[in-house]
This record gives sequence, C-alpha cells and structure tokens, in this order.
Amino acid sequence: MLKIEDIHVSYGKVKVLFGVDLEAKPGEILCLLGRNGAGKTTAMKAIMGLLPLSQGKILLDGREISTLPAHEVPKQRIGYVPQGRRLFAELSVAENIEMGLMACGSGAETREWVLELFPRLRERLAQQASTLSGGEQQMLATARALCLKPKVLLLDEPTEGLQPSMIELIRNVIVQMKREGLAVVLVEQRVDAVLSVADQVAFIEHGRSVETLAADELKEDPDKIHKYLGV
Ligand SMILES: Nc1ncnc2c1ncn2[C@@H]1O[C@H](COP(=O)(O)OP(=O)(O)OP(=O)(O)O)[C@@H](O)[C@H]1O
Repeated sequence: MLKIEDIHVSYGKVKVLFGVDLEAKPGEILCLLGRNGAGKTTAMKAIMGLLPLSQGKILLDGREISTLPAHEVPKQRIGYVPQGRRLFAELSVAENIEMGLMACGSGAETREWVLELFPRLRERLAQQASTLSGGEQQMLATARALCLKPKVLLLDEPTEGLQPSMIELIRNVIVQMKREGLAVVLVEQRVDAVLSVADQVAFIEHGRSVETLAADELKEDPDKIHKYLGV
C-alpha cells in the first residue's frame, strides 16, 4: 500500500536521511525502531510531504505521492499524529474534531465513529483542548487523524509520557485500526510495546534503513535489538 523507496532528506545543508526504504501493508503494523536522532520522525514528515526529498520516492497504491504539495497528502487518506500532538489548543474537543472532518469533507457518520472509539472525548466535547490530560490530548490527536478515514495511519510515539492505562487504551485503538485493514506505521521507543503489537519491525540507523524483519523473527533473535539500539 505505502512504499518508501530509498528516500534522502536534508534540513538545509545537513543531510539526515541517506536511504530509507519501508513498506506498510493493509492490516499490518510496521514499527520503526532506531536510536535517538536516527531519523524516524524525519521519515514520517517526509511521507507527509513536509520535507522535500533529494532522492527516492514515496508511492501509495503504486501512485507517486512524493511530488504532491504537503496539503494534498492527507487527502490521499494518510492520517498523521505527530510527536507532541499539535492540537488547536484554544479550541474545544468538538471544534478540533470538526477541523479534522472539514479537512476532507467527512460528515456525521465519521464523527460518530471516532467518538465511539474514544468515549472519553464525547464526555468532554465542550472542553478546551489545552486543558485535557496528556492521554486525552493523544486521544484527540488520534481522533482528528482518523476523521480522514485514512488508509494509512502514521503515529509518532503516541504513548510517550502516558500512564499505563492510557497506553493500553491507545494501543487497543491501534490494534483495532489494524483489524479494520489500515496500514499503520508506528514510531515507538519501547521495545516491549513494539514487540507486543508489531507485525514488521524496521530498524533505522544513522538515517539509513538497515533491516526489516517480522516481529516474530525479532522475538527469536533479540540480539538484533542490542545490535541496533544498544539496549
Ligand atoms: N528542524 C531540524 N533542523 C535541523 N536538523 C534537524 C531538524 N529536525 C531534526 N534534525 C536532526 O535530524 C536528525 C534526525 O532527527 P529525527 O527527529 O528524525 O530523529 P528520531 O529518530 O525521530 O529521534 P528521536 O527518537 O529522538 O525522536 C537528528 O540528528 C536531528 O538533530
């Protein structure tokens, strides 16, 4: 479904991606693992068209999307929950969801679907986003991305800094999205969390894809984790 082929990306003159290849398939969770600064977030931003590629391409269902302007990428039904959530802090929960729906012309049915996934948001529709707890903000950011009815969902460290009950809740939604046939790409630091949900694990080292393997293979060969992450 989503194919990233040999992408190279720079911030100004500083090159940070030197060849990243990934493939996210429907009904699967692909986890990106790598040390701090390896380039995981940069790869997600590049997929969303937020950073230009100096080499390589990104394809969705065989069609190149890396030539599209950034505002067209979500319309291809690629949902993105960036690290740090980026909500409209001054707006209410309902208004944040409305912004997500408007972005791609979704309606009441989609609104109902996301509120069923996150009942806690329904209880807080009038509350200002900035006053939500960290876990609730993560729910809202995820709900907003799901308003696109995405085929592909990119999540950058969605459980960072959350308490265990919230982590469990977010994790359940991610697994549910996989079951609904979405291709999920997840950046996650915690190896145990990766191994419990991932189908495929892609290691990125110093801006390069070094190895992608099935999560089951990784469980049988945990030395790889030490090799690439030093833990
Ligand atoms: N806006 C920027 N300008 C210049 N360099 C940047 C910028 N953003 C990131 N970098 C650099 O690019 C490299 C990759 O960063 P990136 O955030 O993609 O890594 P990461 O694997 O997501 O790390 P982490 O696990 O710490 O979130 C790092 O060396 C970082 O310092």
